[in-house]
Amino acid sequence: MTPFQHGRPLPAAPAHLPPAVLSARGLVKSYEATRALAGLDLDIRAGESVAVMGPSGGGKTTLLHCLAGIVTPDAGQVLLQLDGATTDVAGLDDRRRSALRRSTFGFVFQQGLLIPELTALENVAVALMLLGVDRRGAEHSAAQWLGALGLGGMEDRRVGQLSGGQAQRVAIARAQVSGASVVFADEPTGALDSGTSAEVMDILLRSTTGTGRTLVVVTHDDDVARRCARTVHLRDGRIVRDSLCPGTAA
Ligand SMILES: Nc1ncnc2c1ncn2[C@@H]1O[C@H](COP(=O)(O)OP(=O)(O)OP(=O)(O)O)[C@@H](O)[C@H]1O
Repeated sequence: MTPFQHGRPLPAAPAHLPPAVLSARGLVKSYEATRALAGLDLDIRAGESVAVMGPSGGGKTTLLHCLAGIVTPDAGQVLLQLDGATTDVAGLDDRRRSALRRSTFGFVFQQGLLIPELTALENVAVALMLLGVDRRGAEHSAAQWLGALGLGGMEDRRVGQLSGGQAQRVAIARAQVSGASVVFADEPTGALDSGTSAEVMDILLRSTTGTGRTLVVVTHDDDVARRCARTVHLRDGRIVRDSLCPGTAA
């Protein structure tokens, strides 16, 4: 039985949640002598789930970080189409880029990077409080998300009192509580056993593409990639294969 069957329905995507389209154009990024991205083009459609695969060192995380405005490419553009406006993420100054990251993008990493001193509820609520939502409102929304992801009753647990899969669900809730249009996940199941990994992927997909959001997930796991609608393979900083996975929902 999936946690969703225990959980409450997902909070509806806010009516204003606009579909986002991300386009990378000619992305180049080097770290000293290492060329991580070598002129990469990629279009990601709104509501799509895209797995980014390929050998170690192929540039997957660098691509994710460039798309998300965490890393600035040496050349090229990352165009975000949102609300009828097109923004070059790579061209924004630091302040605007971090505002965009907080409001529009959500992040899930291999280890959830949750704050150990805070409870599950506080870890999720903090994402909204950073956007200026008052504590009460933030905790209300956080509780809704935790309930929807099958964590009702665990709101007051600290991170150390959660299993790996539960902690990843908290991270998934935190990534989306502020209404992210695009969720970036880097090896979100990398630290989990295969059963828990399947559950976490189920939750990640249903809470993102299932509600109109876009998901970009870096993974080495074929099972994770198979669950996504599309897989791009990177090697030496370029896309060497781009394929749709038949039979999957975007
Ligand atoms: N901060 C950094 N400083 C120096 N080199 C870096 C840095 N980040 C990445 N690199 C190098 O850039 C290349 C691409 O790294 P990246 O992490 O994007 O690859 P990856 O495909 O995600 O690899 P993995 O699957 O091992 O996580 C690698 O050769 C890596 O060593």
